[in-house]
Amino acid sequence: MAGHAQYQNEIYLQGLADQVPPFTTDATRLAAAAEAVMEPGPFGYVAGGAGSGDTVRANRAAFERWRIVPRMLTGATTRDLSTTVLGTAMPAPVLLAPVGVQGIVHPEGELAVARAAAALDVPIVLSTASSYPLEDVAAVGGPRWFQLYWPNEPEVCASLLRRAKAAGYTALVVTLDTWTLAWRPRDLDHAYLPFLRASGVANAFTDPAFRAGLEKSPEEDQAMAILRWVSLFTGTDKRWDQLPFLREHWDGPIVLKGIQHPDDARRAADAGMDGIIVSNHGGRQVDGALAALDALPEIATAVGDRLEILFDSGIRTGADVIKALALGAKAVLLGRPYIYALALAGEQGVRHTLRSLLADLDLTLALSGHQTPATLTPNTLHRT
Ligand SMILES: Cc1cc2nc3c(=O)[nH]c(=O)nc-3n(C[C@H](O)[C@H](O)[C@H](O)COP(=O)(O)O)c2cc1C
Ligand SMILES: O=C(O)C(=O)c1ccccc1
Repeated sequence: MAGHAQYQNEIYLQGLADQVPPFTTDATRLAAAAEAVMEPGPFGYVAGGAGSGDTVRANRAAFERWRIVPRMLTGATTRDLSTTVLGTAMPAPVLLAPVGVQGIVHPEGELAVARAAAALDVPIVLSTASSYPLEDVAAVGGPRWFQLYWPNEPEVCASLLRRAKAAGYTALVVTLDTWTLAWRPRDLDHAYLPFLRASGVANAFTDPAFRAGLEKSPEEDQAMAILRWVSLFTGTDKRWDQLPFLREHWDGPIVLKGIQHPDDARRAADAGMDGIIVSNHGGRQVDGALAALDALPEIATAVGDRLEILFDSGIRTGADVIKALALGAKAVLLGRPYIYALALAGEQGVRHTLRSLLADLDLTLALSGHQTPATLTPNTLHRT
C-alpha cells in the first residue's frame, strides 16, 4: 500500500518539480496547445464531435455542475489510489481509452503511448483500428486490454480475438456505439476521413482471416483491402442475442463500451457481461446526446452491484475523475488529452500528461479528505 502512495509522490515531486515540463500541466489547455502544432485535418478529427458539437460541450458542462464538498481532519495525508479492475491491477483508477489511427498524430503512434503507459503501469485499451499491429504494441509490455470493433465476419472476429489473447491482452472491450460513423461536419469540411486511409488497418492487414478474403494481398492492392476493411466494420448489424458468440471466442472479462441507458446496463448484466463503460464516445457519435456523466448515477443504481462500471467522455482533470468515481464508476478512461500530449511531444508528452493527471488526482483526492477512492459517494458531491 505504502508503495503506491510513494509512487504517487514521485509522480509530482520528480516529474513536475525537477524540470520544466515539455508543455502545460493544465489539462484543460492541452487542446489549444496541440492545435498550434497539428495540421487542421488531424486536429479537427481528434477534437471534433458529432454534428454541432453539442454533446462534446454537454460532457464538459455536466462536470462543471457537480461540485466536490471537501472534508476535514480525515487522515488523508497518507493515500492509496491503487485498485484492481477485472483482474488488472493499476496504480490509480485510470486507463487509457481506445483511440484508433494514432499514426495520424505521431509516427510512433500507439507504440509511444504504450511505452509511456507501461512506464507508469497504467493500462492501455488498444483499438481495433490501431496504426500498429496488436502484437507489436503488446511487445512493449505493460497492462493491456483489447478494444473490439465487432466485424461482420465471424472468422475475422474470432481471429482478432485469438491474436489478442495470444498477445496477452487480458480483457475485451466491445464498442457498441460506433457500428457506423456519425455525421461529423468538421471531417467532411476538411475532406479528412482517416479510417478510409491506411492509418488504422494494421490489425486487419496482418490478420490471416482478413487476408484470406482478398483476391490480391493488401500489399498488391491496398485500395481493395481498405474497401474490405470498411465493409467489415461499418453497418454491422449486431443484437443482444449475439453476445454469446464473444463469450465462446474470448476466455476472459468482457466489457461493453458505449452504454448510456439504465435498461441497456441491465441487459448487459443479464447477458452476463463483466463490465460496462458508460460513455458517449466523447460526443463523437450522437449530436444532442445526454452528457455521459449525467447517465452515470441512474446506471450505478441499476447495476452497480452486478458488474464493474467504468466511465469516459470528458475526463480532463483529477477533479473530474473524483466526480465520476463518486457517481458510481470504479475507474475512468482518458481520451483526447493523451492524444494531444502525443501530438505535442510523443512518448515523453504522454508520460507528462499521465503523470500530471495522476498527481492532480492524488492531491485533489487528499485535499477533499479521502485516503482512497473507496470513500467517494454521491454524498461527496453537491449538484448546482
Ligand atoms: C480520435 C479518436 C479516436 C477514437 N477511436 C476509438 C476507437 O478506435 N475505439 C473506441 O472504442 N473508441 C474510440 N474513441 C472514443 C474513446 O475511446 C473515448 O470514448 C472518448 O475519447 C472519451 O472522451 P474524451 O475524449 O472526451 O475523454 C476515439 C476517440 C477519439 C477522440
Ligand atoms: O473516430 C472515432 O471516434 C472512432 O471510434 C474510430 C472509428 C474507426 C476507426 C478509427 C477510429
